Parts: sequence; C-alpha cells; structure tokens
Amino acid sequence: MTILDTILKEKEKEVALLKEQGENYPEALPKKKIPSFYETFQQSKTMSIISEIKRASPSKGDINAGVDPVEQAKLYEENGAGAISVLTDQAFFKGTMDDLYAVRQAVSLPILCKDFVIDRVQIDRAKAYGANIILLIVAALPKEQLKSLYDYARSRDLEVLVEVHNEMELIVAREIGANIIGINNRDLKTFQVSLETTECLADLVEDPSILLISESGIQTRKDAEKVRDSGAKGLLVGETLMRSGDIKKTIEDLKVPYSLPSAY
Ligand SMILES: O=C(O)c1ccccc1NCC(=O)[C@H](O)[C@H](O)COP(=O)(O)O
Repeated sequence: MTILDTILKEKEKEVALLKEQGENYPEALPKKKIPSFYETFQQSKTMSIISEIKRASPSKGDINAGVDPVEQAKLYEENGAGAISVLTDQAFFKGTMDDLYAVRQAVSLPILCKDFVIDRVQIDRAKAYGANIILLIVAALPKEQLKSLYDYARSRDLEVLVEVHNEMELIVAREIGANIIGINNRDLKTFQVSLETTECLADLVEDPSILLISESGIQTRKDAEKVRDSGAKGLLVGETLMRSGDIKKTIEDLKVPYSLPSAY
C-alpha cells in the first residue's frame, strides 16, 4: 500500500461526508479577473513558479506549521510568483479549504487547489472556495473517471493540472486531452525525489502546446536550469519556499531565463 492509496482511502470518507452534508459553501466570492494560468506560463520569458502553501507533508512531517497562508501568499505574489498552490488536504498536509478561501481574497494570481480529487463534489467545492486550477493525479484514478472529471472541471471554467509519474501515465494524460501536465519528481512509494523524472518524461513530449510543469524537490537555480533544459516551463515549489528566509531571492533564483541575453 503506497501513501497515495492511504490518502485516497481517506478521500473516499471525505467525499461521502461532503455528499451527506450537501452544499455547505461560504459566502460567494466577489468576481475578480484572474489571468489564465496556461497563457501566462506559456508566454513567460522566464521559468514561472507555482508557489505552494504547504504546512506539512507525509514525507517531511511539519515544514512550516505556523504559517499564515494569507501573508505567505501575498509575499509570493509581491515577489513574482506566477500562481499559488494551496494544499487543502487536512489529514496529511494540515491544510484547509478556508486557507484557499482566504488566499483567494488576498491575491489576484491563479490559484491551484492542491488536493486529491476523486469526485465532482470536490471540484464544485474547489470552485466555490475560489480555485482557478485543480489537480488530477493519473495514478489516483481509472482513465474513464479521470477523463470525466477532467471534462467536468473544464466545463466549470477551471484549468486542470494533470499529474504524472511515468511514461504510462503520460500517455493517459495525453489521451484525455490534457494541455497542462505536471511531472512529479517524487516517487510516492519511496518519497525519493529525482529530477531525472522530468528529464525522461519531458523528452517524450514534442508538442509545444503542452505546458509542462516540473513538480517537487526543486531547491536551487541549478535545479531550475536542469528542468528548463528538459522542457519544463514552470515549477511547483513547496518546501523550499516554505523554509526560505528570503522568498524574494528564492523566487528570483528559480526564475531562470529561457534564452541567454544576447552578447550584442
Ligand atoms: O510532499 C509529499 O510528501 C507528498 C506525499 C504524497 C503525496 C503528495 C505529496 N506532495 C504533494 C506535492 O505534489 C508537493 O507538495 C509539490 O509538488 C511540492 O513539492 P516540494 O517542492 O518538494 O515541497
């Protein structure tokens, strides 16, 4: 049994409870014009960063349990993040849906509701709490269910980051029509992180209309350069930013340019 299996078991209980409770959403959020995640990242001249609010994780335990998500999100926005990821899972990451709702009111960047989606009810909830993007993990779902959730999210005007760990999953992501693919460098069985996962899988994606995001284990400018050279246009960074004493510098370091400045 992997950690993903354990998390998904918990999600089944959460979904059953959500359905039992019915739509118990907070007050509707005021309308705000949020830029498209896909367009912004595709058009950027530097690596773009999805900066994550991550209090804790199964692999690391507490990372920054006392963080104020709103203050952290504002720091991310002020210092050049391209999007914000809010981990909303409570049982394993100590996040909440209220974090997402509060962050939505504080910033104008696209926000990823980072959770383990197995049912439409979670997509409706993410939308109601202010998400612009949801995550679908290929390893978590049979292909038909994945496709159905993908289409449902798109019909609700949400962008979808489809996460893969290997070649088979990448094929599935392409088959369901994903235009934003996250390559997760973390092996969910061993928790080991290897940027070679991005290197190997990105190599298999020739279509430039696919936006590739390298996820997990990014710490240094060298890491950012490595995955940029593999074909990633964006990074999903949690722990490094949550532990950083200088978010401005950390983001600046990771925003590597796509082409070297001309000598002339
Ligand atoms: O981070 C974990 O330990 C983890 C374990 C099991 C499933 C998912 C997990 N992380 C979720 C993520 O995708 C990361 O938070 C995200 O990619 C950022 O990773 P990092 O920069 O290494 O914090």
